[in-house]
Amino acid sequence: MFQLTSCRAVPRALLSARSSLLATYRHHVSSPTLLSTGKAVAKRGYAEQFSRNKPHMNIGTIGHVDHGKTTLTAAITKVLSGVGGAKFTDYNQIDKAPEEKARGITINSSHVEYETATRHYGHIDCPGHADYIKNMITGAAQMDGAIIVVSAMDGQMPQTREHLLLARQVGIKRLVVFINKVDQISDPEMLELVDMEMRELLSAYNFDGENTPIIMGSALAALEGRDNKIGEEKIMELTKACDEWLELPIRDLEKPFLMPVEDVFSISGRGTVATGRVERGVANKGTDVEIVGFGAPLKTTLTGIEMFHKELDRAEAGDNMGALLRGIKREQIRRGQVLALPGSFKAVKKFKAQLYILTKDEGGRYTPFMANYRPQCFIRTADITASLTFPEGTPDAAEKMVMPGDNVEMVCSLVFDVALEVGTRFTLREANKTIGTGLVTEVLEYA
Ligand SMILES: Nc1nc2c(ncn2[C@@H]2O[C@H](COP(=O)(O)OP(=O)(O)OP(=O)(O)O)[C@@H](O)[C@H]2O)c(=O)[nH]1
Ligand SMILES: [Mg+2]
Repeated sequence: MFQLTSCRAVPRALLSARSSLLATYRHHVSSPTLLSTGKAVAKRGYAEQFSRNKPHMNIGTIGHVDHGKTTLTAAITKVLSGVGGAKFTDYNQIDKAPEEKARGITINSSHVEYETATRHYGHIDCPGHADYIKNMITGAAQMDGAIIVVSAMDGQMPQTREHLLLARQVGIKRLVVFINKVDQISDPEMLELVDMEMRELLSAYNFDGENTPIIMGSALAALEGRDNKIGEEKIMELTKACDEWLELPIRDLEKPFLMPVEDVFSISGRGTVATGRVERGVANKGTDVEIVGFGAPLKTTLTGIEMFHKELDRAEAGDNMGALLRGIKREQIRRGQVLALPGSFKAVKKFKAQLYILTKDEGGRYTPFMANYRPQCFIRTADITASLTFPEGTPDAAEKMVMPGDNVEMVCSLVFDVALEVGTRFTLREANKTIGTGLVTEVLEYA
């Protein structure tokens, strides 16, 4: 198993939970093998062979704080462990940082894995608290589908809506809804209301509100092994709905290799490991790759690849991988950069984008903004300040205002260069709230 000695500079939100990041990593890449299938072959003392006998898909739990995402995550592993599809990961093993325990909330997103009869899932449990949206975005950016958890007691809340918007933005096409805590509700009409409101909300964010499966149950009952009708049975229904409704993404295996870096770790005696989901292409052990973004590209070689504690010779689109990089120091790579086939992907400083600015009812700004407004731009796993101006030739650009609710084309200048291309989607945030979404339409300046 990898021995972790130190870790990269972490976002401010995580500083107080540094140890948990290490724990998250251990969980993500080096937790004990969960697969019941495949021959466990210990190789060079740090990993086992990864088995690809079922299609792999990345999903996770999103939704408002306290609605039961972590409880549900633990419950899924518990119920599936009963049928040989998972290793039970208890609540305290997911929210294990001291600060998470003390406050009873999730701060870091955590990775677990399980399998159903037909699929292998990587599952990311995201934080719901508004202060940790950054971690939620990074988690959701790796998902192909998601489970949105909503408490039957509270119904939809601000982060139910914001997470739906962000899920849409990072390219998640389908969701399954889990209406949780039904053990606390005696009035069936109340449940119907939550169901109806969720369908409306899904449609409002361009998901298929009519056909999306909605499962009503109690994650806590399932976790505690009581009230099977609202507990275990509902978890089985939920995983079945995931199998049937969440579509396996078409993987871009033909395109050049690209992996946005989510986290970086230093492994004693081995070197630096970057983790993230392979967005496209394939990389074999020994392949040359380039680290792109935040400065001049750096060439290196993939000397090791692993996924959920198992070693692979090859990583492909959709895989959540740990990449061991030759000769790279921990300080030379960071979240927000990408690993790419050398020469295939460039970093950009300035681009044109089509923006949609959220209204205040959608959780956005109350007031308009003008040229030279500087929000934070979330592109893949990067979080970077951008300055927004109007395209050249815009009449009265100095006085022009952008109102909440506007669709507008603007020029974005980034304070650091980031790997992106025409068609890349991103999110604009300011002072802890999402204020807009964007799509890159033209690259104006490479780094
Ligand atoms: N009664 C009841 N309580 C539940 C149920 N599921 C979760 N809870 C409780 O709700 C509280 C919050 O649960 P978590 O799983 O931590 O919620 P979360 O969505 O992960 O919260 P964040 O990650 O901080 O956003 C805990 O006290 C749980 O025990 C349920 O089905 N019924
Ligand atoms: Mg949680």
